[in-house]
Amino acid sequence: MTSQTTPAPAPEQIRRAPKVLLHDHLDGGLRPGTIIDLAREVGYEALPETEADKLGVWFREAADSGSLPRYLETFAHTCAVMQTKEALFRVAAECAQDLAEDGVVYAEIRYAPEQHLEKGLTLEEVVEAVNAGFREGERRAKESGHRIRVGALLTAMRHAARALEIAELANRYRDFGVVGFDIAGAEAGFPPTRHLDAFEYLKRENNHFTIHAGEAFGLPSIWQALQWCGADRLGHGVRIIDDIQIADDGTVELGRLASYVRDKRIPLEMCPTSNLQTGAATSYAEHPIGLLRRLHFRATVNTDNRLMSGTSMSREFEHLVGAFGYTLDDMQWFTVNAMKSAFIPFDERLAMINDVIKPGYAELKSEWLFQQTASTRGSVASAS
Ligand SMILES: O=c1[nH]cnc2c1ncn2[C@@H]1O[C@H](CO)[C@@H](O)[C@H]1O
Ligand SMILES: [Zn+2]
Repeated sequence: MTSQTTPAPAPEQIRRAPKVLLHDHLDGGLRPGTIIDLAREVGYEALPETEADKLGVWFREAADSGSLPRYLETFAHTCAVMQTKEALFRVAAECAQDLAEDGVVYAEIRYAPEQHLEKGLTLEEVVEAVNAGFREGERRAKESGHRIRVGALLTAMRHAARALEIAELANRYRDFGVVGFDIAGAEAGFPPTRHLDAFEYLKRENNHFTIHAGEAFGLPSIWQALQWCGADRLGHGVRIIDDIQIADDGTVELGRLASYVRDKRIPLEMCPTSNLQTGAATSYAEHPIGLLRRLHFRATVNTDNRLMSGTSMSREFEHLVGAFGYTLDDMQWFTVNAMKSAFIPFDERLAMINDVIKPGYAELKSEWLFQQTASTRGSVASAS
């Protein structure tokens, strides 16, 4: 294709483009103003700032530590205000609304139910409040002219010991708003094999799961997640580049694990801004997503934590467009990759690709044809 048919998309086109989000934490995406409201309602007094703008900046800066464990400390404040049904409902509804307004048409949002029990909620009450919030957010989005579908992923914390219980919970709610399972939290020192019983259970149930791996720890973590635990997708997975050698003449050689990941089309849930903050990557331009896209890995673009990273799906794409010169075709490629990798049934994924994503990009890609340019605007006389 010529560059004329696929010019660099403008920020406003990026926002309108249909996007698919597979890796976003519910407790990492609250509106700062909502945190302040909820803190007031529940009497939480430990917030570092009491003005929304300043609180947003505080989260971004505190998360900019270069270390995953320190990045994760900021979640104490968001989890603290997400301990009632009402709070969970509100946060989930706003999450769906915010994503829809940003042009996200399908999202899988994760959270750890075990982190929302401090005020006496049961695990089931947590899941049901969040699900109800997502349905409300979908409804509000529709009212304002957007379409979004949201599924939940239930996360177990890798330093804790409740993975099997949470996996069973995910399985119980699998036809009721929950589409899969995940483990998250500090990676170094907490290998995914600690939770083998949970993964084996889910496999026996024919259920789906992703594992945060290859973010703060390297290839052994990815290898375990895939070959011992049987993960369907990798959360981040950026360190897979440690198994890719590039010679001086540009020849690329994949090691056994990187080959496996590419050959088996293992989806990589990549989150560029989050990786810069935790030190998993050094700059957008050097982010492994550039190489992995060139090598046709099943790479996807994600936000991880919109609050801590001050980001959105559109902003992640803007950064990538700036760093790699991506076009709408590249955006479509990432989006179709993500939709193919979602945990909902195949026929629904296919319909989203064919009936929502491709027509959405076709519409955007055709816009240049109708731009008023000097050559089509006026008569020869008026141009002189
Ligand atoms: O990038 C990440 N890597 C590992 N764990 C994370 C990341 N982002 C958030 N969480 C953890 O997942 C929990 C449930 O949503 C959050 O509370 C946070 O501790
Ligand atoms: Zn994450």
